[in-house]
Parts: sequence; C-alpha cells; structure tokens
Amino acid sequence: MSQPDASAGPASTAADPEPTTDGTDGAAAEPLVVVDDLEKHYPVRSGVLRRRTGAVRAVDGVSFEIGRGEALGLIGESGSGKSTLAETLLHLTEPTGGTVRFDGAPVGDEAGGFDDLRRRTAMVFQDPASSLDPQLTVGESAAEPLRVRGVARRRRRERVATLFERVGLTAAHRDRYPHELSGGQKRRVGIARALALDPAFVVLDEPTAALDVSVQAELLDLLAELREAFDLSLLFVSHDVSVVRRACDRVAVMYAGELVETGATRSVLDDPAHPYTRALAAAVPTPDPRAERPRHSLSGAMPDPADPPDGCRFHTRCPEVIPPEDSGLTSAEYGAVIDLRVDLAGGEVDLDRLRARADGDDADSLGRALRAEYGLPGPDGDAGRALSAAVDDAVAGDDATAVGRIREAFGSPCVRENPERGEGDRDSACHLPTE
Ligand SMILES: Nc1ncnc2c1ncn2[C@@H]1O[C@H](COP(=O)(O)OP(=O)(O)OP(=O)(O)O)[C@@H](O)[C@H]1O
Repeated sequence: MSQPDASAGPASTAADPEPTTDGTDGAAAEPLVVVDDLEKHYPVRSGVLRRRTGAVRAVDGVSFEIGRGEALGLIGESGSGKSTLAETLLHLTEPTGGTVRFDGAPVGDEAGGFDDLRRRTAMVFQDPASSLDPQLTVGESAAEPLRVRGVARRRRRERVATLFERVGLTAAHRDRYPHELSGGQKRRVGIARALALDPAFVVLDEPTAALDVSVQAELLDLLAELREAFDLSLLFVSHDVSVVRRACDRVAVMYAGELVETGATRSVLDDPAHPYTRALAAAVPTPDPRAERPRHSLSGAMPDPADPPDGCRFHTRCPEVIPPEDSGLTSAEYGAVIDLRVDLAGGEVDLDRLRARADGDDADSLGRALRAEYGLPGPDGDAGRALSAAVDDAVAGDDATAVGRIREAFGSPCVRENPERGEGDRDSACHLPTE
C-alpha cells in the first residue's frame, strides 16, 4: 500500500467535526480514555415472576487508561468479558457502575461527552459477516455513519471512495455486496466504516480472527499505518496473544470480569507477573515441534461469572496457587483439593459414577475411588484429618459439610482475598510474592 497521506484521511470530508479539546493543556495532559471501576452486570432472572435472583458479572470493576495514539491489547479467554468491556466502554451498552472519561470529559451525563464519544469513537465488530447488511452494497454500509449524520449522498459516495482506497480497496468495491468480498476485504470495509467520522479512538474486536496468516499480517500492517497517519488510539480485543504482541504498545489481561495484569506488551508477555498471563503467553504455539509442552498450561474452565469464586478468581485453576501454610502441600496437590471443593460446591461429584469405578460398595472403597479420581494428597495432622472427614462426608452425600470442612482446614490468601491490582504502569493482581 502507498504511504499514509493524512490529507486523504477522514478529517477532510467528515461531517463538519467540531474542534476538539486536543491541544488544550488540561485535556492533553489526560490520557484519551480513562476507565475507572467500570462494571457491567447482567441480571439473572428466574421463576414464573422472572424475579432478579443474581447477576452475571461480565465486567466487574475494571480500571485502565489508553493514551493518545496508543494501542492497547485486551486479552483473555473466551467469556472473560472482553467484548462486554469494549461495548460498555463505548457506552454501546449501558454500564451498571463506574465511569469513562473521554478526551477529558466524563461520558454518559447529558451535559456532554456522549455525542463527542459517539462521533469520535468507533467499533469494528468481530464478525464482519453479521455486521455488514447483506441487502446493502458494502459502500452503503460503510457510508451508514455519514448518512446518520446527514451527509448528502454524493458526498457520502466520494467519502467512501477515499476511505476504501485508504484501506486498500478500490472505489469500484463500493458497489459490491458482502458475499462478493473475501474475509480480509470485509474487514477492510469494517475499518473504512469505522474511520468515516474521523474518530480518535477505534475498538477492534478480534480484528484478524478466522483469517489466513498472510491476510492477518496485511491487516495488522494496515492498522499500524492508519494509526500512525491519523494518530488513532486503538483497543485491540483479542484472544490471540501473537496479534497483540505485534500490534500493541501495552496489554491488559482479563479474567472472569477483572483485569489481572497490565503493562508494556513486551514486559507483560515476555516476563508475566500473573500466573494467568503466564499460562496465556505459554499457550502460544512455538514453531519448534521439539519444544517442551508449557509448564503453565491452563486446565479447567472459566468460572461462572454469575458465581465467581471467593478470593482470587483464578485460584480454582491456578497452577501456582499458594498452599496453606505448614500444610506441606505443593501447589498441584492443593489444586486437587480445590478441584474437589469446587465440584462438591457445584454438585458435580457423582456418586453413581464413583460406584462404577470403586472396588466395593462400602464407604471406604468409595472414599479411595474419590481420592484416586482427584489425585488427593494425604497431608499429616489437622489438614489430613479434615480432608479424610470431608471425603467421608462426600461419599455419604453431604456435600455442604464437606465443602465447609475443606474451606476451614485449607485456607490460603488465594482463597480468602481477591488481590488488588496495584497502580502504575506494570501491575498484576496476585498474592504470590514478587521479587
Ligand atoms: N447480554 C448478556 N446477558 C447475560 N450474560 C451475558 C450477556 N452478554 C455476555 N454475557 C456473559 O458475560 C460473560 C462475558 O462475555 P463476553 O462476550 O464479554 O466475553 P469475551 O471475553 O468477549 O468472550 P468471546 O471472546 O467469546 O467473545 C460471558 O459469561 C457471557 O455469557
């Protein structure tokens, strides 16, 4: 593609953008986006009367900043809350708590900030197939933000031609329908549409998902060029660590509705401080087939965001969970006890299944089968006695008592307290001591 030419950019034909606060001392000193304690809880309703009985804590007290011209990557497994965070941040869905400041002004109050946010931010949605209307030409779809703002038809066409060329398409692509374009071309249309109103901040939800590696690389090059040319701030939402490594200055790591680590991309991904980040970074496939399997691999599933675990939300899967003091347990052995507790609490210890595996039908045989299934340790002293009693309770079907015993006898900071992410440039929320 040709070199960036800012004069061909969105500003030249946008719908009369008002002067921004860029350049004024106060606003310029503040990062473009400041998110403080943002929260999005979805109500859980049940019963005939559909009463509210709980909440899905999709985003649960998240704070971060994005500087002017900066690219921040948001990574985490599926279901960690990345898309909800992105949508809530742009007020496409209403937050249930917390604040967003955009370019020095609070967003969401009628006094201001809202229209500015709408006009100066844009989102490129995850799935271009569903975000482009199959009934409209892609040129019409890309022109939609301009139409909504009252820009005349002829000006819209010209503008879209400029934008299409800017993103590596041609003016002739305007009259095609989505099904006539490749996956990569559809992404480019989405990017062109996002640029239509000359935004300062663009959120890209999984911008390269389901594309060939070479098409991914071209798209990332394009985004880097556009960022530079238009001084864009970008938020890359991705579960693909290698995309974020390539495209972002900083990275924020999300787990079960919370940010667990933030910092400069290289520093976070090459030397993660949080065990979850270590697991995500280790999961990136290495080109060397002889390389050892990562030691920090993730097992188990993300907790239910309607019922997140007490303490550190990652403790139920953490390969480095801190064992109770003086228990003599390793993290892995403690992890086995936690697995049992989680399954008992969720009613997932199936005694019939255990019976099928046990070498007898008596309580001792069932207890041995349960210990074998979970790989339970046999600690000495009080912890050992408590675990044996819990196993007896479990095989007798008294899951609640078993859970209570384990909780009492196997305490650790990881199960007691949710660690706070500190302040500053490089932070992680973990109870493990840092060197
Ligand atoms: N409208 C909704 N109502 C109830 N729960 C929701 C709603 N939208 C999302 N959730 C839940 O919120 C949690 C976070 O979902 P979200 O889509 O934000 O995660 P994600 O990290 O973006 O995942 P993915 O990468 O799969 O898109 C999930 O448990 C999801 O089921």
